[in-house]
Amino acid sequence: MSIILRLEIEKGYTTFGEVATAISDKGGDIVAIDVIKESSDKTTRDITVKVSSQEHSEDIAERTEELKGVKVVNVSDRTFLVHLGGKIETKPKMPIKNRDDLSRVYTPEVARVCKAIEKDPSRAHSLTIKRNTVAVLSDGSAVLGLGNIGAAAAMPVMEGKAMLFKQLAGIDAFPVCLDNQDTEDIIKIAKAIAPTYGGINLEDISSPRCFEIEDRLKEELDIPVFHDDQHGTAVVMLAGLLNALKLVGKKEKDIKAVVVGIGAAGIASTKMLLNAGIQNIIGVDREGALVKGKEYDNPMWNWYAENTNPNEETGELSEVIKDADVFIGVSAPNILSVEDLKKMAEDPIVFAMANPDPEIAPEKAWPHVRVMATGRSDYPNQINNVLCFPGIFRGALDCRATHITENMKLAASVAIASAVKEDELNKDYIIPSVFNKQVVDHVREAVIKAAKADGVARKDTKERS
Ligand SMILES: NC(=O)C1=CN([C@@H]2O[C@H](COP(=O)(O)OP(=O)(O)OC[C@H]3O[C@@H](n4cnc5c(N)ncnc54)[C@H](O)[C@@H]3O)[C@@H](O)[C@H]2O)C=CC1
Ligand SMILES: CC(=O)C(=O)O
Ligand SMILES: [Mg+2]
Repeated sequence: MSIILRLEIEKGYTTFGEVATAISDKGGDIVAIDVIKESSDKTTRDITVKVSSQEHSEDIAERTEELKGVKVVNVSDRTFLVHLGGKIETKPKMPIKNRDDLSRVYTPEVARVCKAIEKDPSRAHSLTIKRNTVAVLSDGSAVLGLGNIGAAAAMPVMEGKAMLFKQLAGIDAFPVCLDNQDTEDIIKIAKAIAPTYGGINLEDISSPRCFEIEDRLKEELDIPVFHDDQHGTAVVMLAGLLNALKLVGKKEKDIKAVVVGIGAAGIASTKMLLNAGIQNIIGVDREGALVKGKEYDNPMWNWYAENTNPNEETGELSEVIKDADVFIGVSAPNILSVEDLKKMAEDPIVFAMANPDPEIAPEKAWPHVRVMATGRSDYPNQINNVLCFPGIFRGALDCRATHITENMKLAASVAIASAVKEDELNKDYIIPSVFNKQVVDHVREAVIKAAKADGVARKDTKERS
C-alpha cells in the first residue's frame, strides 16, 4: 500500500534529506515528493511512500515526527483517497439547454416513447439504456476472500467491477448490493429489476446458494445472467492453464490437477477442466479430498465426488498434492506450503487465485515452481475474471444473446489464451495483461460467433467491430 505523508518542516532544524533518510531507514520507499506550500521559515510537502502495512505506516509517521521542527499534518492512505465519494457516476448523454429539450427528454414528449415500448417491449433495447447496461448484483455473502461482509461493505468491489466494465468494454454497469441473503428473495428481486438491464453479472454470492440463483435466473429471464466468480474465473483459469501446459510441454489428458476451495469458483473451474480433457482432478475443501461414496450436505459436492478423483485419493491437501502437475487455489490465504510444492511433479504449475491474499505468496513459491500465477494486480500472471467479464458481456450485449452458453465461455477462454503469441509465451507471461486492448475485442468476436452457432443471438451483429 502507499500513503501520503503531509509534513510541515520548519527550516533551520531538519533538512529534507534527513527526513528522507529517516523514512528509508524505517523501510519506507519514497515514490513522489510534492511541494504544497513554501514560505521563508516553513515548507509543506506531500511525500508518497510505499509501505507494507498500516503498522509500518504508523511507524514511519512516528519516526518522522521525532525529527526536530517536523510536524506530521496528515497521513492519507492513497487507496482510501481514490474511494472518497465512490468511484463511478452517471452522466447525461446530452445537455438539457431549454424547455424544448426538456419537453423531449422528459414530459410531455417522453410519454410517446414510453407508449412505443409498452406496445413493443423489444424496443426497450433501442430506446433505453438497456442494451448497454449490466447490473453487478451481489448480496455481499462471499466478497473476494473476505467472507460474508454484507451489502454495504461489498460496494467498493462492485463499483470497481463497474469501472472495469466501462473502461475496458464501454459497458455501463451499476452496483446493485442487496441487504438480503435469502435465495428466493434474491431471485425475485433480480427478476423485478431485470427490465432495466441488458444483462446481470452476479458477483460474490456464496456457494451453494449461487448455483440455484444463477440456474433459476437463467431459466426465468431472457437476458444473459452470468455468475462471474464461477464462470469468469473458470474461463480465465483455463486460458492460463492451456498456455502454461504448452510451456511445460504437458498434455491435458496426462496431468493430475488439485483444485482447492470447492465453492463457486472451484466447481466452475473443475467443470471447465473436465471439458478441456483433464481427467485426473482432485477437489479439496476444508475436510480434505472429496471422494466417491461419502454423503455430503452440499449437493454440488456429491456431484463433484462422483465426477472427479478417479483414483479415489483421500486425505489432506498435503497428501493429495503428491505428484500433482497443477494446483488451482480458489480458497483461502496461505494454505499451501513450500513442503507441499516440493511434493509436486516436475515443472509444477501453481495458480494461487484467492483474493486478496493467495494460497501461497509468490516470493515463497517462485524457487520451487515453473509457473506461478495469482489473482492480484501486483504480480506477473494475473489470473483474474477481469480478463473475461468485460469481453463476454460486450459480445453478449452486442448480439443481444439470451444466454451465455458453454461454447461462448470456451470460445472466450481460447480467445484470451491466444492473445499471448507463441514467441511471447514464457513463465511470467502465460496470460495477457488486463490492459491489452485486444483482449476485449477478441473475446467479443469469439463470443458472438459462438452465440450465433448456438442459436442464442437475437441480433445479427458483425463479429468484427
Ligand atoms: N482470481 C480470481 O479471478 C478469483 C478469485 N476468487 C477467489 O477465490 C476464493 C473463493 O471464492 P468463491 O469461490 O467465490 O467463494 P466460495 O465461498 O463460493 O468458496 C470458497 C470455498 O473455499 C473453501 N475453503 C475456505 N477455506 C479453505 C481452506 N482453508 N481449505 C480448503 N478449502 C477452503 C470453502 O469451504 C468454500 O467451499 C476467494 O478468495 C476469491 O477471492 C474468486 C473468484 C475469482
Ligand atoms: C476477482 C473476484 O471476483 C473475486 O476474487 O471474487
Ligand atoms: Mg468476485
